Amino acid sequence: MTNAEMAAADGATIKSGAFGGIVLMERAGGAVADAALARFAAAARVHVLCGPGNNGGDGYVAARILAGKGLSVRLYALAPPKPGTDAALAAETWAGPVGGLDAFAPDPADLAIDAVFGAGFSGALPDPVQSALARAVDRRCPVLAVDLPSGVNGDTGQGAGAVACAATVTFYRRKPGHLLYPGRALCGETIVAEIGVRAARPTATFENAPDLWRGALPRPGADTHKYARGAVAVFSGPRHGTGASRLAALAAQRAGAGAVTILGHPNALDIHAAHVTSIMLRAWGDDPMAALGTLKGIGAVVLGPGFGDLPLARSLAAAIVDDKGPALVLDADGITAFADDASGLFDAARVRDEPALVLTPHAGEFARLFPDLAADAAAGKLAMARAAAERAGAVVVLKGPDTVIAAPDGRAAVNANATPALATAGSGDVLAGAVAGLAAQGMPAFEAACAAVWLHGEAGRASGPLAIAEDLIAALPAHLSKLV
Ligand SMILES: NC(=O)C1=CN([C@@H]2O[C@H](COP(=O)(O)OP(=O)(O)OC[C@H]3O[C@@H](n4cnc5c(N)ncnc54)[C@H](OP(=O)(O)O)[C@@H]3O)[C@@H](O)[C@H]2O)[C@@H](O)CC1
Ligand SMILES: [K+]
Repeated sequence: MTNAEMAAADGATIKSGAFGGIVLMERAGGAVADAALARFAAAARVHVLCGPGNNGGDGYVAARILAGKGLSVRLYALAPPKPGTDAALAAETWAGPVGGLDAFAPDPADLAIDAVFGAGFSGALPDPVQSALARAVDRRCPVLAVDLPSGVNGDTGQGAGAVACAATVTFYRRKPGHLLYPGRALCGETIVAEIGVRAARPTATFENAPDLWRGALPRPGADTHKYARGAVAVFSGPRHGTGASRLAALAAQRAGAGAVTILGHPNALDIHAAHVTSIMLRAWGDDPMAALGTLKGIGAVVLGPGFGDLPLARSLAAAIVDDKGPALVLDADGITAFADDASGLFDAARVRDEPALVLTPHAGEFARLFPDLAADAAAGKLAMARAAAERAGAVVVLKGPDTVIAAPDGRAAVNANATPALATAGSGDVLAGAVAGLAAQGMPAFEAACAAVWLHGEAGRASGPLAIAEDLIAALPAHLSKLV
């Protein structure tokens, strides 16, 4: 849930009359105290740093509970809470002294609870807060953050001046900032406490996990045949650039596609022929689009990995999207081909009721295709991918350690299972092939992209830190078959 969605859910819960805001705050502060006791019970002293809002309110509650359990607790406030707020009520229950942030002098054996800013924070971290948090880091005092590490924006994960925490206790649902970098790294272990909030309405933002798309995974009936199980076409690069398309084709197979064909210039196909067996090869002559037309029942096309010829990529992509036929996964050179002007492609893609174009840019490719969106870094990765998806009429997979998958209808998922092992040559080609393999089997583009990104992450985990792209392909089926 975004900050605003969370505030609406809090508001709806309070309005429902079940209990007041102070009860939610007592539960939130109680969950923070529980986490402190579970992880840092041996702390010599607990320093609680409170801000003026409700995040600070949670801090006053946690301080009172921990002091009641016999811990040595000191409390420091940036500013007193505004009168009449739940935080002011919570502050009244704290009987001990309140120091200023400058009095905070932690030791390595202590624990600091950061209750300065949470969901209501935006902008830049004030200096006194930044220097107090930096002191905790300098003095090697672990920090337990309430809701978010102060300075981290809950919607974007951006957090200039925020410090890395040992753990973060958040409430009801994670926020995008818990999953998007640098926020994800700054949170440490994220603990989600159920405090009795009720959702106001369904949200459009998800953590990418099987629950989101498992129901849409292909489950072939007993009477199926190879073309009904998904036919994929992959455009090959030139003779000395065939590897990327081969990886994509193999990944499409391993994602379950029943019939995969590589299309290429005859001298490139000679190279492929020495490598692949169950993948079909189709030579193109003067007209690659005509060669595609001769293939039976193609459900998805991969264009771009190792492709090389940008003008040809441009005309092929435009023709495929215009054709209202198969889904098109546009990656690598297929994206770069549209760096100067993608408006025609997007206009054609938007005509479809269901998105059939999937773009899989990394940050650099994204900036080539959507320079204005990339320039507005403060908007954050989620907002960028959403705006791009809407503009392009495409599912946008904005790749990185926190890949965001966005659909033109506003849905977006943040992926959280990637490992550094995925940062290896050919990894993106595998992902593009897996998306196409699933889409060709009839999975809607958004679900296919989400599933492929997640499976790719699992494959990376299973293959260990030294994985190469071929390992990822080999690891795909085990994770996919567990879910169907
Ligand atoms: N709602 C509920 O029922 C529940 C909410 N819960 C808790 O409430 C938290 C959200 O509380 P919140 O909305 O009060 O926001 P919070 O993070 O305390 O910050 C607001 C304060 O920060 C200030 N401020 C902001 N930016 C600033 C800047 N750059 N530089 C300086 N100041 C800045 C801002 O000032 P203002 O903009 O008003 O001038 C305001 O004073 C949430 O994270 C969770 O912990 C739980 O108890 C469960 C029940
Ligand atoms: K905080």
